[in-house]
Amino acid sequence: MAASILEAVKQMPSTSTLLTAYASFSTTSMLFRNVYREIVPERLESYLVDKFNSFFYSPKPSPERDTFIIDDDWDDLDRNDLLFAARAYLSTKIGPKNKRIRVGKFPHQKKVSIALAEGETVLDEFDGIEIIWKLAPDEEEGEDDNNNCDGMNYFEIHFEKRHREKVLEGYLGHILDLYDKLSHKEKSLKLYTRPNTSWRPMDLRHPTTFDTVAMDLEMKQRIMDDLDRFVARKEFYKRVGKAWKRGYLLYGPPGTGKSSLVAAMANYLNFDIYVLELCEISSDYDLRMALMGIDNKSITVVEDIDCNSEVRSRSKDKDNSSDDDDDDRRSPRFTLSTLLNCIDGLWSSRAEERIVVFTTNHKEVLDPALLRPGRMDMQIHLSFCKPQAFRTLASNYLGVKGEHPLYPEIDELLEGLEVTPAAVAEELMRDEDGDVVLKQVVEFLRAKKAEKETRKEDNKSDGGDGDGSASSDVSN
Ligand SMILES: Nc1ncnc2c1ncn2[C@@H]1O[C@H](COP(=O)(O)OP(=O)(O)OP(=O)(O)O)[C@@H](O)[C@H]1O
Repeated sequence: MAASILEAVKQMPSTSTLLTAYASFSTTSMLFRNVYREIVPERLESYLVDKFNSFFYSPKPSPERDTFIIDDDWDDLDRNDLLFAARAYLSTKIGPKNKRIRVGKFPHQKKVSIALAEGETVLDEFDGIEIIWKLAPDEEEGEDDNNNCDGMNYFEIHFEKRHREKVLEGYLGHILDLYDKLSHKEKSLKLYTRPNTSWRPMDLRHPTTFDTVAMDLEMKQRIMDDLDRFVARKEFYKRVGKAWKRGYLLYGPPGTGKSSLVAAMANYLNFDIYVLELCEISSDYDLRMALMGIDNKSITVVEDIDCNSEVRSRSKDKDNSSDDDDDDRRSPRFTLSTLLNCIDGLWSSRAEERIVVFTTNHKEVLDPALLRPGRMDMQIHLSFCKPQAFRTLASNYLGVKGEHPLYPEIDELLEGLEVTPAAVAEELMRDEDGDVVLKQVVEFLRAKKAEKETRKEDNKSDGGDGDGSASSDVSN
């Protein structure tokens, strides 16, 4: 064993041999380094190092991105549903990263609502696609009162270009579907007015229903049946190639319930109401824009049509166009034929479930063209308060059901008078005790009867024919 160790030690190189080998290796490597520096300049070296690094380590180049813009600027005719859907959708996506958030509490809501504030971004994911949303401020806001999207912002969506189809078809469709479901679930009826060139909604909380509207019961039933038939006839309208719309004329003195009936119809069908103020319409073009901005499943109300001289008679159309002074420029500039043609024509291709209601206190002054079937499918007369209507009002206001000992006298008085439901409703609100109020109603009606008789006498002595029953005093 000792001998083998001695043998191994003998075979190891000596220290001087090792030092000589090291000296020769360092000299050679210095020589190589100098030659390398001569051949490869420093800039070339750093270029090669960069290339090497980027090949093995650097991230892939960032992919090309596309941007969709959702705004309300590019079509004057209709509102952009996607804008509303995006707003609702993003309010559910706001997270801790969003530092600026809009908050608000609106009358129809129980809780505080939140919405994205200008400049904020939201990161979303759909089917493995990363989508970045940004709410951008509307630069034109406030500059132009007539701007349709005044007060509106617009959204930008950024995503990888290769996903464009999926975002367009799948993602945006998904957002619209969600919005549709949400709005059906939470639908509160809206009343639209048009203070400038765009429709503005507010919540419609008119309590009148067909149960509470006071009118002839048979007529009430006919209207409900007509509405039911109308909404159920989609296929019929399609088959015969007619616009799915229906026109109603409500006529009668002020305070007989024309507006109340419109509210009852809206509540019955769950349709929004659009109030078209003809005096606010400045031209044919403006009228077209207004009508095209009305959504399906809606009731368009043109109130007091007799007060709008421009639509009262076709024969006046020409006269109006010749009076071109400054004042005239401020009054409605469209003609009756435009109004009728717009409703008939414009809606025929795109309208579904549209109801148009004209109201008037003076049916007799309306142009017959407006009244023909097809334009006014149903004419409804709202009249003075008669016994049947009185029972509905007494039940609404006092909770009096069935008969009451004072009803025979009240019935008799009402039959001989022209008192509006509005005037009766005023009386019914004077107290909560039914018996007390009904006694007061009897007094009120007796006074009206006495007034009427006095007027009759006066007329007789003045040489009149004695019929003063329809005076405004009596009807209001
Ligand atoms: N037929 C009715 N049924 C129930 N309430 C009625 C009726 N008519 C009038 N009223 C009461 O009178 C108020 C005024 O009625 P409404 O505005 O509906 O009448 P109108 O015929 O539209 O009047 P105007 O022609 O002046 O617009 C209503 O808010 C309601 O309280």
